Amino acid sequence: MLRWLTAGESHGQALVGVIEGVPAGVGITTAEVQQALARRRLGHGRGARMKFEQDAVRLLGGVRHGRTMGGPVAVEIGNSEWPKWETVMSADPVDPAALTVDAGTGDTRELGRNKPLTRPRPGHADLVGMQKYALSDARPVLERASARETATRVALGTVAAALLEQVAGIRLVSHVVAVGPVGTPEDAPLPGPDDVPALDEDPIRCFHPPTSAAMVEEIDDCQRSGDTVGGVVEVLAYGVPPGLGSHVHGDRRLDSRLAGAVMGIQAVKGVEIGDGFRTAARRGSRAHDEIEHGPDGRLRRRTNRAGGLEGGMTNGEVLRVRAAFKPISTVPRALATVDVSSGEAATAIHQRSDVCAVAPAAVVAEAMVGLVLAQALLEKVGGDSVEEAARNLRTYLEAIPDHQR
Ligand SMILES: Cc1cc2nc3c(=O)[nH]c(=O)nc-3n(C[C@H](O)[C@H](O)[C@H](O)COP(=O)(O)O)c2cc1C
Ligand SMILES: C=C(O[C@@H]1CC(C(=O)O)=C[C@@H](OP(=O)(O)O)[C@H]1O)C(=O)O
Repeated sequence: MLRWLTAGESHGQALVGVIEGVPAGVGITTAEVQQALARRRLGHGRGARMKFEQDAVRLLGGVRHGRTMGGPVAVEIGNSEWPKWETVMSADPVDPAALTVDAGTGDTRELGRNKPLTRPRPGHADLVGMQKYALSDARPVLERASARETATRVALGTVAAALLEQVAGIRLVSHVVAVGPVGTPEDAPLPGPDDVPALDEDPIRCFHPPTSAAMVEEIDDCQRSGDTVGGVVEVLAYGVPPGLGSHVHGDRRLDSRLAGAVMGIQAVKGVEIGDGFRTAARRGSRAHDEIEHGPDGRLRRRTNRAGGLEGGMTNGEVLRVRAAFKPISTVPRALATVDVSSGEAATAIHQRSDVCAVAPAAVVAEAMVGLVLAQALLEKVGGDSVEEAARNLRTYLEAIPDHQR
């Protein structure tokens, strides 16, 4: 079974990801991973850290001469800011005196790196993490809870996306459909599989420009008023064969697996498949996708309200998954909290933060959908090499009787 894990802290030396169960022969390069990570850094409203920190990618194992070898693929993403954090994040015990010394970076004291963090930030894992893990400092909690970790998911998602395309011709694309209250109209055209924003384009600006302008204004307005904003993203998968996932058990339904994986992204508070919550407001006659013969004589759905999933299985239509992201928790107009070391009322620490991270969140959601789809594809077709998996897929599809196609 395709499985994956990540490790590492937001201000640690590096993040590491491992994906296992990848067939041999998937073409993947460091440059492609780097490109996906560059997409995750884009978007109007990202904070200062995105401007100065680099993602330093190394494929540590599982890939030789640009092809996977069948073993686990390991990726390292070095944090270029590590030298500034080395003492604070040292794996080995340090002399407490060293922690009070300003390392000469100027901003060390200002960032509060050396002091225990005792003012838990509302909307973060800080307070409950301290309670659960018996900590008097929120640092160990926030280091792992941080969405910095999503860089690793995007790196692993690049391997999944390459596998999907090379085995089955599946293409993924994601876009921002709402920033706060500003949403693209229901009838706005969906981006096609080639509509991946270039690295010099702001992803918020390039889909449905009339709405994007209002989205940018909403972000600017939040920034001016010391506030933050969330939004909704959509992931589309083109070319998905029918029959990935299963109806037989709740935990094998592809919709439940996709929802779990996407909900597992920091700040996601809702997931929709297809028209999702909007379907609940419709009558049945306007909620489902009627089946007909298309001009090529093949079966097709008249509409795709279900978002490509029926009975927990892909049905051959475009897969559509949406995720709602809450506003960034670290609000510059500082939120009230309590200093748990003194019991005094306090305000939550804020040094720097994203105002809006919906554009990178779309790239992260795309990675999670890719990982789950790749897992389901391999479950359906098996195969230890790209050729074998592709051959198995062809055999399966060719065996579907003509009158069911
Ligand atoms: C791409 C991305 C970037 C994020 N950047 C920030 C940020 O700069 N500041 C912040 O407070 N939260 C940020 N978050 C959200 C927090 O990580 C998240 O809200 C927090 O860990 C608590 O988890 P929860 O919202 O899932 O409950 C970001 C989330 C994502 C997906
Ligand atoms: C570093 C990334 O995102 C970070 C996610 C994040 C959080 O609390 O989730 C908080 C910010 O980091 P810091 O607190 O160090 O300013 C973001 O910059 C990244 O996406 O690569």
